[in-house]
Amino acid sequence: MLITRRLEFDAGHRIPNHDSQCRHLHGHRYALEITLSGQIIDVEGVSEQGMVMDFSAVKTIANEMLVNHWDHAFLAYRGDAAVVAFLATLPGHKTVVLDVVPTAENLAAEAFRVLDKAYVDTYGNQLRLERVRLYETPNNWADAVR
Ligand SMILES: Nc1nc2c(c(=O)[nH]1)N=C([C@H](O)[C@H](O)COP(=O)(O)OP(=O)(O)OP(=O)(O)O)CN2
Ligand SMILES: [Zn+2]
Repeated sequence: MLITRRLEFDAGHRIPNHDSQCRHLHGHRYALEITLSGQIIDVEGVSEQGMVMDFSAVKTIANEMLVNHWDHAFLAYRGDAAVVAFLATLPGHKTVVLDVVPTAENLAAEAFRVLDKAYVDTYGNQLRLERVRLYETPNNWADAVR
């Protein structure tokens, strides 16, 4: 069985070497779809009976591990020295410095890497992360899969 939880967040980025307007500082309303696989929990009387994982627990973990860190942050490539240096001059600015260019593909891969450690099987139902889909715009997305 597969279940998917969608979350949305806002973040800034730029793709410094891209041959288009994407090289300018700008932002997106990103959407993250987290797909988990597992057996349906059949433990009589527990809160999660009939579920693979409680959707609210999927959200809580995603927020704690990832979304709260990226929401309203500027996602900057470590190699984008001018932007990293500039943002460091803004007191208290929320900047996430990444080792990769913040494309949809790289953000999806990073989200998968972070979240894969976070979803653990507590009911013996083989719970595991299967896919992270990261929408940069409603028309453009990337899938990181196992
Ligand atoms: N494979 C990828 N291609 C592009 C990425 C990416 O992450 N992976 N990112 C960008 C830019 O970040 C850009 O912001 C994308 O948004 P937008 O300019 O709105 O994209 P489109 O022009 O394709 O959107 P429309 O739906 O046509 O308005 C560029 N490419
Ligand atoms: Zn963009």
